[in-house]
Amino acid sequence: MQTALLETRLGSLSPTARGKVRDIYSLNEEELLFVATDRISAFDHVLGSGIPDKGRILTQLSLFWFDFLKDTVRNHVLTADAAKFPSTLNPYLDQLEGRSMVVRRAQMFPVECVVRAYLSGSGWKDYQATGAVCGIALPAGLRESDRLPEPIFTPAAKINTGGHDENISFEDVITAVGADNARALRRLTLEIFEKASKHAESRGLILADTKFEFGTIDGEIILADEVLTPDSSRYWPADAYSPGGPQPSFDKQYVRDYLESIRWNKQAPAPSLPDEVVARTREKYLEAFRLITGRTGL
Ligand SMILES: CCOC(=O)Cn1cc(-c2ncnc(N)c2C#N)cn1
Repeated sequence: MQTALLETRLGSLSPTARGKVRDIYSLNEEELLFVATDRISAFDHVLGSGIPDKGRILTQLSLFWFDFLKDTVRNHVLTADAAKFPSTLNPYLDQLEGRSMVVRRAQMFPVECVVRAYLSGSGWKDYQATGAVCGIALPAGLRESDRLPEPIFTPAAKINTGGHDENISFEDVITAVGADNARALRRLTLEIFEKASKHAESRGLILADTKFEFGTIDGEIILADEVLTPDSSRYWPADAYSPGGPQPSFDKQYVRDYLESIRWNKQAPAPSLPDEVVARTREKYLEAFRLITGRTGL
């Protein structure tokens, strides 16, 4: 079993932002280094084992989608070619190759731009409690994982503590970023989702929901962060779709089943995973990459 890269060690460079599975380093005034590790989180906990190549696979998926969407929205990527990285990173290219990109520093909007075409996760919880999601009333009688009449923009406030983001209303987005930006973020989010979900559907995948992060560079709204990866999206195998309950996660179902099989107490330290679960999960990430991009190799 290959070894998973759980964190990068870049000498004197220390991360300016560390997410559950990704780290951001400040290179200079204009540029950031965006690194995807092989860490995997489940039930909001980073697990004791990594998935070899996960970071590389998800980085290549984001790059595929940035290119797929380039006629719809500009993005923050400067280069993902390690040969073009600043020479100060030369000693670390073995850790960075294929799993990192140099991006333009943007003024990020403090809004997680979530879009949902199916009722799942926090959307399902909010619907059960109020009959609405982010203030958007939905038809009565919907079941968990039901397809919605149309995709809805269901933003969330960024909670930096790494906990659950809090669903907010469109009015809250207007308060946070102004009416023009709020409308632009909603329009872009829905437009990008429409194109991406059609592509996913053509590849046998349901894109149930996803989260985008936008910023501005020189006053223009750009798409940033990771894009349409299994970490930022719910992908379901279309041929197994069965509304009325939770759907199998395309990539994390083996992990979830294992954690449930050992009755993991979520207050306890996150367990490591058996080699078999790691290997099968790695295969699922590779399968998602092959299906979405149509490419066989990374
Ligand atoms: C460690 C994980 O970081 C995040 O999840 C979200 N995040 C994005 C930025 C950012 N900040 C300026 N410019 C950018 N281009 C980006 C991007 N992407 C900061 N945190």
